[in-house]
Amino acid sequence: MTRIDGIETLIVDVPTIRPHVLSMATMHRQTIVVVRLRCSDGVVGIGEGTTIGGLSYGEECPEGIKLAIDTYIAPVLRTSDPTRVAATMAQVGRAVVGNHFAKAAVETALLDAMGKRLGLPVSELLGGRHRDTLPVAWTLASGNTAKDIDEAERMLSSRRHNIFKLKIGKRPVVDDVAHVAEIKRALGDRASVRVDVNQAWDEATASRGIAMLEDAGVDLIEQPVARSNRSALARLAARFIVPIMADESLHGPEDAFAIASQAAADVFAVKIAQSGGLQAAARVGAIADAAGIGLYGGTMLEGGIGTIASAHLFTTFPQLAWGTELFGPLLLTEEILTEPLAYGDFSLQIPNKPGLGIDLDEDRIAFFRRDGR
Ligand SMILES: O=C(O)C[C@H]1C=CC(=O)O1
Ligand SMILES: [Mn+2]
Repeated sequence: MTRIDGIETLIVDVPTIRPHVLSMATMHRQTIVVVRLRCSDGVVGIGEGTTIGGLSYGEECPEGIKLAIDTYIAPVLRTSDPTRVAATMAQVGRAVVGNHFAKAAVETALLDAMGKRLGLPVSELLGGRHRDTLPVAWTLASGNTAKDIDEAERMLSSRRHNIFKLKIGKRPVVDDVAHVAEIKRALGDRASVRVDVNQAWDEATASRGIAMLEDAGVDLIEQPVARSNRSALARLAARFIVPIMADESLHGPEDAFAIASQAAADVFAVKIAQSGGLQAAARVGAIADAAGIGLYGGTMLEGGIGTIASAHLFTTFPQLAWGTELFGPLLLTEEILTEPLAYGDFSLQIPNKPGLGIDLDEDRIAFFRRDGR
């Protein structure tokens, strides 16, 4: 039987190109947990566990992801057969409750290894791709309207992005709406403008805010109210024409089914980590399809590993009406891959090589790893 001989996790801190202002946190760096699995057949798989703003976005943080893998998942992996990815993840699931980000990082490494072993891209292990490129949105979140417009103009003229997501919810609703409306006015029909409230509003504020954002020409409203308030999401989705997208409300197939049953969203932001892994995220996509809910490829602002893993999955979605936001590596000052991901023409190119199709720059990793080894 093939075994996993080496399980390594390391925390890497990389600065962001500018402050990234969200309703719950302002990021100055991103912290990536890199997972490396060495198998007895000589194959090495890599994965990534990354979240936003320590513990301010969700229940998992980088230090906790590392601890969950080192202390609780690694012993399970040491008894498992890495050539049986689904069975191995089921074994992990029986031993560890929750901890979706840690599980997604490990499953990514298993799939990378399996793809390399079989000579197939991860997208093919997940059912096969429908496309080789994905549209990629950019998030304007400098905290300043003029700077955001400048940034959007640069993205448009370099043909890197023409879909923009604006982070709001931190300031009074009228100020946020004025900020969004000014950006939409400046960009006009040249770009799609969307907002992410990151749960910051109560239902009454959301009703007021969304009505004004609809008038301003916003195309999509992401997670306007608290994650647990599915009934409010459902009422907002019924009330407004502008589509409502679920993000933080969506932590895997069970949430997807509940939201679809309640008609609580028009669009799902699918995230591999929040879903509990690539296979779980694929099931979220399938539920959306069955329910006639649109799909959007979400991000936790992962580095190159998590970003390309997400991309492999998103290429397998038959419909991806709202594109993706897989720009994570572009928000970082440093490249941790030997070859950067290929962005251009408003999209991301997905490698056709075995596994994830990427390699880590070991010198950069050694330089940025937190323990300085
Ligand atoms: O969607 C989120 O809530 C998280 C994230 C995705 C893009 C971005 O700027 O932040
Ligand atoms: Mn979001």
